[in-house]
Amino acid sequence: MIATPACVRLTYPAKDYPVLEIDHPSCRARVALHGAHVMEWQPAGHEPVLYCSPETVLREGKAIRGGIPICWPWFNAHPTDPSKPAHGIARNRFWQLTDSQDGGESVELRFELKSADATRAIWDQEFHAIVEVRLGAELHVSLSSHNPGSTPFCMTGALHTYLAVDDIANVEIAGLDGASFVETAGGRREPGVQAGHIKVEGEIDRIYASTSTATIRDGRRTLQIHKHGSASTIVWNPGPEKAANLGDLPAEDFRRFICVETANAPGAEVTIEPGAHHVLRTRIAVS
Ligand SMILES: O=P(O)(O)OC[C@H]1O[C@@H](O)[C@H](O)[C@@H](O)[C@@H]1O
Repeated sequence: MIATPACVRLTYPAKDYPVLEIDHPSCRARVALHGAHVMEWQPAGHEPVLYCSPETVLREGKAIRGGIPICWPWFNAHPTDPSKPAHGIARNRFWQLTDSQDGGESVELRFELKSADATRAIWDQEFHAIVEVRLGAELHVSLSSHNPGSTPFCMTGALHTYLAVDDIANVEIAGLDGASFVETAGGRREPGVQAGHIKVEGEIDRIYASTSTATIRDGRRTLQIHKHGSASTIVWNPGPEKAANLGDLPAEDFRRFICVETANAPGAEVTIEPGAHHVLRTRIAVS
């Protein structure tokens, strides 16, 4: 492990499971090396912005329930092989911490994951993925996907952001008015066009075609999700029945979060030519 500044402390909340705890004037946060996963982020003067389940399992191979899972190189089910892990290979393995800086106004972390025999067994591509996280008054997360191989690869993915809300019943999401979507909750595939704000009434699992900023209000604060390199926005909440079956989420906690994901979903695949790369980035601001 590389040396870290004084504001970044290495902890082990579970055996062989390192998590960085950040205690900085601008924010407090927790970031796991497993999945290069921002678990918690609380800018100074605010309540925690991300939801992380108190029942999440911290174990190699199991995705953390909450924070910002990096879903890559495919979003949700694998396009042709349902036996492959949902949401790809990035969130289920340890990444390497390759840089860590106290930038004064924020803390910067860099994680890398490269193709190896274990990844080729699931996804037979050469790749070099880099996650850069900047934690301060705002949160920036970027995923750069590089192709060091000799054949192009095609990918989807998401920065699957679990936003903490006071009560899902009071949530309104703005910024997607007029965007077309496909509602996929309960295995459906219903197309629609958003009219006005989104209100969440039960399970919702929509893929919006959108490059716009989304604004989330819950009556106590406003969160903005700005994005770059992303043609899809996913809006997901499991609702009461699915939440009760998830196993790593308290049954009532579906009320405590809404996922608004900076994504490129199926239908908005990105092809990376040899030697090229793509950047997917989100910036979260609170007011
Ligand atoms: O339980 P998982 O694998 O973390 O996935 C959670 C959800 O993630 C969302 O991004 C998908 O749109 C949902 O379909 C999926 O159920």
